[in-house]
Amino acid sequence: MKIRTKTTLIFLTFSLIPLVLIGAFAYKTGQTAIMQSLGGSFQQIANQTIDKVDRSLYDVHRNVKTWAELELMEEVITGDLDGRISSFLIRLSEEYGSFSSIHVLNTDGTIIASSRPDRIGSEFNQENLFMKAIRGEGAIQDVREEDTEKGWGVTFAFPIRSKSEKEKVIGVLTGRWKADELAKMTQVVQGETGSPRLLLIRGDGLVISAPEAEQEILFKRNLVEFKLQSAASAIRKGRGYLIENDEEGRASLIGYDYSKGYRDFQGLGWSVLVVRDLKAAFEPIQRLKWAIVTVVFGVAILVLIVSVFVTRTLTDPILEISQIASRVAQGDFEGKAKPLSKDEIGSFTLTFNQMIEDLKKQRDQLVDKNYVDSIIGNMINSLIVINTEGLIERVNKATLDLLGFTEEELINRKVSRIFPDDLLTMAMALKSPTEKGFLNNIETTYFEKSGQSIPVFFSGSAMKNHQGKIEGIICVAQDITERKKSVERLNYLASHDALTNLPNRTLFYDRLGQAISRVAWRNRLVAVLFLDLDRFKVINDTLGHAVGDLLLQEVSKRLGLLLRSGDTVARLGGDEFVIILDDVAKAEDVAKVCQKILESLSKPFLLKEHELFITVSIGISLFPNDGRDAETLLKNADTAMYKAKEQGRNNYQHFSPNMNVKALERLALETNLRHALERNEFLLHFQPFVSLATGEIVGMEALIRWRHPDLGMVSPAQFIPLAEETGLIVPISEWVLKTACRQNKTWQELGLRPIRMAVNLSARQFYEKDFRKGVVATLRETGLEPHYLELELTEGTIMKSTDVTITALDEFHQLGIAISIDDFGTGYSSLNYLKRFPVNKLKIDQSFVRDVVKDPDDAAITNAIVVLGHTLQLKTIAEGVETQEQLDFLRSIGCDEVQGYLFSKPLPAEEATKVLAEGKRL
Ligand SMILES: Nc1nc2c(ncn2[C@@H]2O[C@@H]3COP(=O)(O)O[C@H]4[C@@H](O)[C@H](n5cnc6c(=O)[nH]c(N)nc65)O[C@@H]4COP(=O)(O)O[C@H]3[C@H]2O)c(=O)[nH]1
Repeated sequence: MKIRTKTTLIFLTFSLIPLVLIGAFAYKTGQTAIMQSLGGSFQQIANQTIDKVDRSLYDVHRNVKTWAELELMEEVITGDLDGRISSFLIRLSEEYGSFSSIHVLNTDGTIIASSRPDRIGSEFNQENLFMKAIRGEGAIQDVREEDTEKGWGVTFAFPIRSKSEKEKVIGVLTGRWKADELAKMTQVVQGETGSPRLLLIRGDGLVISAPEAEQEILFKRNLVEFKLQSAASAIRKGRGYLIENDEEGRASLIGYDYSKGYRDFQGLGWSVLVVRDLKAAFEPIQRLKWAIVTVVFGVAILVLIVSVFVTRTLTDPILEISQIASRVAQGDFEGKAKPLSKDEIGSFTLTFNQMIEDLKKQRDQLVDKNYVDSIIGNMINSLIVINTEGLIERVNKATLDLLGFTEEELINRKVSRIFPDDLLTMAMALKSPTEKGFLNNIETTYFEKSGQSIPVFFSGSAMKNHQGKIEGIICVAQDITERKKSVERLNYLASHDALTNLPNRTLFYDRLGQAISRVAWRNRLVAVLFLDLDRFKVINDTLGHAVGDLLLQEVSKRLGLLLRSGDTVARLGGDEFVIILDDVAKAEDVAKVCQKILESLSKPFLLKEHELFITVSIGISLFPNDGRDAETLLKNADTAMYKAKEQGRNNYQHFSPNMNVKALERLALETNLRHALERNEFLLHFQPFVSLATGEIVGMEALIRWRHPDLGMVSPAQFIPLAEETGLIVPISEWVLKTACRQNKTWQELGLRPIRMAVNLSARQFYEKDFRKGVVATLRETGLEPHYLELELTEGTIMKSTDVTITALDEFHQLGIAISIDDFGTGYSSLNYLKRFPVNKLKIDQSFVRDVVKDPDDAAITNAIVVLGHTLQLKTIAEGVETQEQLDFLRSIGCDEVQGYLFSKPLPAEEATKVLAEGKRL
């Protein structure tokens, strides 16, 4: 239960209980007082009333007695007043009014005179009364009904005595007093007591007088019948008052008194009851009750208001403090209680606020400590705290991981286990107030447990307490082993070739510069050898880059083994290597090295499952003769290498100044080639090829020609490699394809017998993204049907990327375009692929055809290609057929087609047209 409710209840209880008790006591006392007062007053009314009745009855009794003692009554008896007495009695009864009859009886009991003449002569029927009176006593008959006397009444009887005969009873006088008179006597005395009912009760309990409203009960009902049992028995004992429930269950207050008589009148034993409905009687006390209830209720409300106010004043701060306390329990330290008063609660509030403030500070410190602990614990860097004596006070996990110690092995030990001497000196110097107090990112080393040193970046800082006194040194170290390795690796990569691990161009220049400076004043030579692998491109294209890379690595190894330690082998990129021969005495020495290189590299290379043979072309330049700086020496060695290539490869050439002229020519050629297309300097020649079965021309091969205004006719053998190198081959080839297709269509439109047009494709063109689309578009544009087009690809191109090749060839095949493999036999065809490729023709390279008659090897190869072609259901064509012998041989081995000067050289378009029109045959 809340304090507020509890306090309110206590207030209410302790203020209301006495109040209710006092109220109840007051009510009870009031009730008793009222009852006593009312009861007393009722009893008094009863007393007064019964006195009144007694006096009245006494008066009647005295009157009747007086009348009996009148002298004239003797005369009545004697008969002297016979006629007049009755009228006297009538007058009496009328005068007093309250008598229903007055009789004079003789000693026999016969009525001799009466106020009621009708009764004269009749017997008096109240014998007991008569007998008493005749015996000389005054007698009273209690109220009763007498038929002869017309209703209810009280009868008095007194003896009539003779005056002369010594009081001898000579008759009786009776007077009957009417019961109606009783009602007059029981009229209520109105007053403070309200209007109680007055009941006059005969000694046996019969009601003989009652209020007017209750007349019907008169002489009929008994107290017992009213269930006024208590009253019935009480009246026999005397006077008093009591409370009783009547027949209808109503409680009544009853005051009562009994008849005691008056003077010589003995009374009839009647009682008077003063009856009042208790509710009505207690009406004042009811008012008192409501007054008390109202007061109690009012006081209760007042107490409630006061108690609520008081408890609120007391409990509100407590409630607020309790709410803030529960928030504090949940970790919220932001609330503060308002001090509402300057009493004890106010000072308690202030103390409570102070307490929260303190708790918050402690919590924050705890959080900070945990935070710091968790940071230190999770730090990647090593953290060591040492005291001013150089003993280790604290280490984090990163330190233990880095150095391999356990915490126990370090705590309270000297930091010199970890720090080298110079670092220890520097670290301990931090505690000196004259120093700046920190060290930042110093590259140094730590010792690990095994004694091995680890490179680190070290930062140290003096640790001060609140008073600013230095208590220790915080040492943070970052392991830079990996970083150092990376830097070394980067430096290495910056100066080396990643594939072969040989020095790269940068390091080459560096070394060459050093070599030059070493020999500059000693009359010695430095040689630069520029090596280019012959036909490396073919190997790379044919067997893939992986094999190409392996070859380059193997070449590097072999070159490394050949050279002295002071010499340098570097790779400039691709298949280009350079060698610096340091400190050479004479040019011949260089030639010897070159010879060794040629020999070494001519030995077969076993790479994966391939056995490869390569040759190399070497260009040589010498310091100081061929250049005095690294760039010139390299350039000239390069030029000399080109010369070696021109010389048929697999040889070495010394640089000579006129070589530079050639190099310049090559550069000029490239520039011209770039403009050739737009200047319309290209044209096509067409060389027919014929079927050996029919002797008819079955197709023409389109061969490009470049007619340069100054250089004249430039051979494709000269500019096609250059065009491939520069990428110009793509637009040039597009032009060739379009021109060739258009020419073939023109021949068809001229009505010549349709033949196929063979077009050479370069590898680069074949792998162009939109090449296939381009071919289809060209056919559509020129209107040539696809089966009149034949594409010639070299063996290397086809084998280069077999997946791409199969897809492309399939597409061409489906379109109906024929595919022939050019220069077949010079490359590395895989029979497996050959079987899967949709190829139509193998073109036997002219190098085999040339000596086919003389050289049995060439004859065997040519024969093998024809057999292979037929096995794979491919056509075979021999190119470069110049002699009848060659032709005969080819026919003998079943070659399908031939092409060569024997039948026709490549012809300009008009001549080719003529040849076709003439229907030239073999
Ligand atoms: N000694 C001798 N030679 C003969 C004989 N019959 C033909 N030739 C020559 O042999 C070469 C055959 O062409 P290739 O092997 O495809 O070799 C071609 C081909 O690879 C390339 N080429 C020519 N035109 C094109 C072209 O339009 N596109 C591409 N990509 N390459 C072309 O240039 C190479 C050289 O072409 P050309 O100088 O026209 O030289 C042609 C041709 O004139 C003969 O009986 N004896």
